[in-house]
Amino acid sequence: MTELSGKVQTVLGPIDPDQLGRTMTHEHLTMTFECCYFSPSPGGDKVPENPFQMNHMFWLRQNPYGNHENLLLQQENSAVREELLAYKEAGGGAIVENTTSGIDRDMSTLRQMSHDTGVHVIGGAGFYVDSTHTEATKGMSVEELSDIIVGEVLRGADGTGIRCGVIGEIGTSWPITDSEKRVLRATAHAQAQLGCPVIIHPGRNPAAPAQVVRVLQEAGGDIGKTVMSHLDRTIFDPGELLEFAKQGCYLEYDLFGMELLNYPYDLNVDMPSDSQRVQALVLLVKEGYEDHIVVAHDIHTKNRLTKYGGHGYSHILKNIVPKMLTRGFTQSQVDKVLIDNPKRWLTFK
Ligand SMILES: CC(=O)NCCS(=O)(=O)O
Repeated sequence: MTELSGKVQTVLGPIDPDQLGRTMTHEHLTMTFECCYFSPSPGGDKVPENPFQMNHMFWLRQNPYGNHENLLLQQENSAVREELLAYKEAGGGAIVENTTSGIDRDMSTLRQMSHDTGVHVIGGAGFYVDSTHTEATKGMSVEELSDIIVGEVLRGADGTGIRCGVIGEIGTSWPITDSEKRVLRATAHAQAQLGCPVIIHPGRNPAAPAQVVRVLQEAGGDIGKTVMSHLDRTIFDPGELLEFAKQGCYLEYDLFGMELLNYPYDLNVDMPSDSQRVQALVLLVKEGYEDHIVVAHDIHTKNRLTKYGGHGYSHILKNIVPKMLTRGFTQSQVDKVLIDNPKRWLTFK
């Protein structure tokens, strides 16, 4: 227990959880995804020199990781600020900003954006995937890593004094590397000390989420206060999904708005459409998991901003919620997904 007990910690300071309102649990407002550049397949269309034009928008949607400039979300602060105002207008209250060390976390910009727009922003502590770990990070013990994470929550991140309200997204690959295992154990130790929420980026394999849970559990983590992200590109078989759901963590569908034919990081993956994402949520509700679902768009490339013809941060509120209602969700179940579940997860014990 800390002085944060019963509170949610935003970049503007601790707040009463009831102030959050509708919350996207996995977004990025400013970051770089350069670590994950992926050359477009040679057989495809010729790579456009400047894809940020109307006639190239479809190419960019299909190849979001095949253009360096598209990965520099941090160049779009003023567009993102406008998007946040639109999100508020659409009924949004809060956003969990999952940018951790390795992908250019910028706490000062997050604080400024929250101050300018009135949207509550919760910043993320910890480390992204192994390929972004520095040599120094790779050389640290679990205790040293845990001290850094605890410091980012209690004293502030990157020398700004602005405090994180969640640990994550903690990046893991498939298979999980040694350095990532140490970060996971450090995350569990920090969570046990702070009673805080944790959010995980699993590797791209259906077995990855359960393996992460095992590592966290063995190190004393609180799985009931942990979100497993990106399930929409990780577990496809309904039986496997329900088996994983038994672990008791929050189940996050967070790539809403992202519809592409070939998922470059694993060509065996058929990225679901938004309609298929809603079908997965319907299944989870039917099986009794309505208290464990959270959703988001995980915007991490420029082309997904409305400025570039993308769906923006309000897509779920404007388009997915009506779809959920036509597919059998009650309003109270929608409110659980958007308000109650994020609030319970984000409140420090
Ligand atoms: C920022 C981030 O990690 N997004 C997830 C991209 S992925 O392709 O679903 O792994």
